[in-house]
Amino acid sequence: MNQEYTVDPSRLVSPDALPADAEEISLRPKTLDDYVGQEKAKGNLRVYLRAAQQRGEPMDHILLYGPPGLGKTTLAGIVAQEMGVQIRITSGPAIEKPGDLAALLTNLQEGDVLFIDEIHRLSRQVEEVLYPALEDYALDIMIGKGPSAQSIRINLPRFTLIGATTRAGQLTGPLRDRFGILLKLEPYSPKELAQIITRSAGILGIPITEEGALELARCSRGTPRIANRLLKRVRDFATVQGDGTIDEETAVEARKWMDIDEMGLDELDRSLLRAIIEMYGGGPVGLETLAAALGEESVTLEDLCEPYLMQMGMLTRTPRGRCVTRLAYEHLHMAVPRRFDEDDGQQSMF
Ligand SMILES: Nc1ncnc2c1ncn2[C@@H]1O[C@H](COP(=O)(O)OP(=O)(O)OP(=O)(O)O)[C@@H](O)[C@H]1O
Ligand SMILES: [Mg+2]
Repeated sequence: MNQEYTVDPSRLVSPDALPADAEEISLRPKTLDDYVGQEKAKGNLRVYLRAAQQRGEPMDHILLYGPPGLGKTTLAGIVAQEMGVQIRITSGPAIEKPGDLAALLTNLQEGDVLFIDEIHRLSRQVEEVLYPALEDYALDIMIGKGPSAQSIRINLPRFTLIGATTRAGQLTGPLRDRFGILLKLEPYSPKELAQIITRSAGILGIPITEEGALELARCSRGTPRIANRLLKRVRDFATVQGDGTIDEETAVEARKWMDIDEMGLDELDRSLLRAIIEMYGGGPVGLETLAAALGEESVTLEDLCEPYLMQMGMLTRTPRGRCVTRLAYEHLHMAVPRRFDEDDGQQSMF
């Protein structure tokens, strides 16, 4: 049996961009004031932006890191907009050869922003071309081969590199060191997500109540991309089932219809927790064993389910495998084993 794609590729609660998210471009805030939340990153950016503008210089290079769907691409666009410069968008895997990067760099105008998404996926050779570009705004190009080969230096316009990555740990040290500004994006609170949902609803012309927005916000996994996606799905539901307005009741009904619970877990998340509880006594169980039991790829569970379950405190990773916490039992309305009482809800030491 071919099990390459057992997970629905359009999984609603996936933080990654799906084809159906094409509309999200129109929902992207264009200014820092419209960008909800991330107060720390925004506060820092405001200072750096003003300083660069006062000096009449381009911004220092910026590294944005954090889980998918939190607004890295959006923020890069805002920096360019606030600096009044153009943005060129590319990604690590798209830059295959050093020549590809050279072409991009030589086509920039003074002050422009070059945005490289998934920057941890740049190849070694490409990275080496990037170093002098970042430090000295220069390209070193080798001409000819053998003993007559010589290196010539081409000056580049001063530009700002904005790199984005979901895996800051995979970035090489030398590359990370060349960013003057490191900004970490954090999951959003339900209140912030409700604000994002209300703003998006306004743009899309969807009537929504405050309670309706908050209900959707609570099951959006801290992620604006998921919030916007749920909003659009629930709009369809509200149109067909009600008068088109998303109030709390419609939101709850729609979420149940989509098989998403009040904390944003879907059937896959719940079956993972249930399997650990019912088949392995709450854990520890190795990831591979668990994946085989569920008929899923282990990377699927690791990338799509575990981060959020751990963030919610329902799952822990131990050297011996995955364990569920007391909260997981409670959330699934399952009897909490005695051992959780002894140490007052702490995961016991195995
Ligand atoms: N702070 C925010 N305020 C309002 N909307 C936001 C915010 N952050 C993100 N969004 C919305 O969420 C959607 C996804 O954002 P974006 O594409 O910037 O995420 P990303 O971090 O680049 O994701 P990926 O890692 O998948 O590239 C956008 O459509 C945007 O409208
Ligand atoms: Mg992005």
